[in-house]
Amino acid sequence: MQVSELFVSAPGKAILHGEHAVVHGKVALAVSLNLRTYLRLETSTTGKVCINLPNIDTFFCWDVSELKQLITYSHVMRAVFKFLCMKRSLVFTLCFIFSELPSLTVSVWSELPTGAGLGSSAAYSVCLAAALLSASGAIPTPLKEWDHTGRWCQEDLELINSWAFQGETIIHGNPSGVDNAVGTWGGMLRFLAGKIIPLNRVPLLRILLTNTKVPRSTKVLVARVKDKINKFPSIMTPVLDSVDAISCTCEKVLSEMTCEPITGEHYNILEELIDINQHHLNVMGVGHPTLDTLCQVTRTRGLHSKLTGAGGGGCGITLLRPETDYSVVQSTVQDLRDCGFDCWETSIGGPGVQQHSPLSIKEESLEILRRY
Ligand SMILES: Nc1ncnc2c1ncn2[C@@H]1O[C@H](COP(=O)(O)OP(=O)(O)O)[C@@H](O)[C@H]1O
Ligand SMILES: C[C@@](O)(CCOP(=O)(O)O)CC(=O)O
Ligand SMILES: [Mg+2]
Repeated sequence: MQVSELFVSAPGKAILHGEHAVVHGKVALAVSLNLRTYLRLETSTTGKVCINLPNIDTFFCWDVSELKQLITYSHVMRAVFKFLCMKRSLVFTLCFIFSELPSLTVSVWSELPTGAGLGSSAAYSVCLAAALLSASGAIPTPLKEWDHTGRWCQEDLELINSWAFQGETIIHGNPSGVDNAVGTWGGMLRFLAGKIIPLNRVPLLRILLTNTKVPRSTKVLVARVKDKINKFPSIMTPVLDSVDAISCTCEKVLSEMTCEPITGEHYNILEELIDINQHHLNVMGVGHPTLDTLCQVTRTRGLHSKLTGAGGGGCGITLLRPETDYSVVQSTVQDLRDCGFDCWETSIGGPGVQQHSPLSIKEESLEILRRY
């Protein structure tokens, strides 16, 4: 073990276009949010592995000796472990990263709503991968004495991303990898079949995020879409192809917006793409009446919305034009809050996974992370 106390964080994400289709080899465009998950890892001599997950009211403590039996079992039953619940994923990860089981405490605190489409599972997996790889010495800790945050080099990020993908596999069943890629690298990405292309030339987008607060599970929704594709392949394949074309068209428009004067027509196209994609997502069976309400309410204010992430409730995004007046945004937010939703204008493009000094973490988050 190389460290006694380590803090890392990773951002959540919003998918602009391509959710679900990306699981079936189509393009997705996704962007990091300025809402993050924080993880504190502390090595100890207690002979225990403790994990504290206050966001989901889950707290575990195991004797290392007890876990050692699980290790043998997990090596033999690797496949079985993939279907076990969250708490086992830590044990699973520990077994493969460390040659000898360490005694440690891991605490996680997130600004993201969990299970709402903003990639909380990926942010969690990225943090866990970065912290455990660093603590085991597999990758260095990048924080310099005089800095408040540190970032890993490309090679280390690739290792973090690949372990985070394993975490997502445990939580999701069949993830595309787009969420953990955004959590690892941050910024805006084009993702296609595991290939990650950072989009550096993109305009500043104003986005309203709405959480319908309807709980849902990505795993269930991804499985639902797969069943539909298997049942109606000739009907669903063109839908997935159309979503792919939407992502590609959106990428092209965003790139044009950085090299020519932005016009109303650019925004008209972005809005139409949002509307078409929302219809496609309904066809895939991942809509929800609350998401229909979101689209209707924003439409009466001249704004366009779609679900983001797995759908079935959770969050939606609304595109704001540069000229959208503050008063229109305020009234829309109020209308949506009156529907019982959480709603806020968000900034996008936060950095990927980072190591932190305690000084760079908000006091209240630090207090929660050190509470256990
Ligand atoms: N802060 C967290 N603490 C513990 N578990 C978390 C945390 N964030 C996410 N998770 C795990 O991820 C699951 C939600 O993942 P998912 O259904 O993919 O939704 P999303 O990734 O959109 O938030 C939770 O049920 C939990 O298992
Ligand atoms: C539906 C999907 O495209 C995104 C899921 O995102 P989230 O877990 O709902 O934040 C699944 C995936 O890409 O793995
Ligand atoms: Mg998820």
